[in-house]
Amino acid sequence: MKKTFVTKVLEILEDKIQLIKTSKGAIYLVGPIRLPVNLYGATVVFQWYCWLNCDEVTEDYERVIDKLSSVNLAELQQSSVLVYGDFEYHDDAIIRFHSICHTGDIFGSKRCDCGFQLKQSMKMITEHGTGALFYLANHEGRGIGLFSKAMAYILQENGFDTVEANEALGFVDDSRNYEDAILVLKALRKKPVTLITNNPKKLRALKDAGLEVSGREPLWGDISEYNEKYLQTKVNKSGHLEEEGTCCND
Ligand SMILES: Nc1nc2c(ncn2[C@@H]2O[C@H](COP(=O)(O)OP(=O)(O)OP(=O)(O)O)[C@@H](O)[C@H]2O)c(=O)[nH]1
Repeated sequence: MKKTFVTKVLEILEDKIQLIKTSKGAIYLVGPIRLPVNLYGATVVFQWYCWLNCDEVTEDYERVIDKLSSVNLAELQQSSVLVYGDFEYHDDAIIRFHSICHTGDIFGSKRCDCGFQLKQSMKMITEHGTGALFYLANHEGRGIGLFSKAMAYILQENGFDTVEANEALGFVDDSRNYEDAILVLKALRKKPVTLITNNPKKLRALKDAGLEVSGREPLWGDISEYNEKYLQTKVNKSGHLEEEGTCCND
């Protein structure tokens, strides 16, 4: 009886799991999963995929499923991607690599532009017709983690800028790594992509990984008294590309 149930679960799931080999082991990519999303009051249907990094490389997915309940995945972060339209085959697709921002994306904090960029990039992707939003959950605080970001915010309230605060806590300004997301992107699409970003380092990461990038779409907005200094520091110190009249021009 139990065996039959296990077989059924496996049968349902195994066609939805993809193994992607990495230099450290494997990524297990699960999806697509139909995800209706409320985007500015309209319901938009994305195809959602989530991935998990493991040391073990196996195509025995029963083993992978068996292990899930004994590892506390809720304590760790898993990244995911929202896909829209004919992402695999359409000639022209627009993507965003969005680094998690607990304060901006979830709470709507105005200290940064992250929440705005998240929603706006989803809108840009759906308006474009084909694209994907990669939500990179191991990137909090440009790679320092949420707890350290909280400390960095306190330093910023005491005169440090966003780069100085990271460095004062012993981090580099930006330690994000895009390798896993790039591997997932390659598994989902072989054709060129346009990247939504103001950050040339993201463009460089894609190009260095051999991806064809056909263009870049800038994304500035939601500028206010609360995030103006933060955005200006990105331009002045982190190399973000400022478009005429879009960021923090006086
Ligand atoms: N350490 C630190 N991280 C911050 C601060 N404000 C926002 N962040 C983080 O900065 C990252 C911003 O991510 P993105 O918006 O994807 O990246 P970006 O480098 O701004 O590039 P684009 O938005 O693509 O132009 C997120 O991980 C946020 O959590 C801050 O003051 N300090």
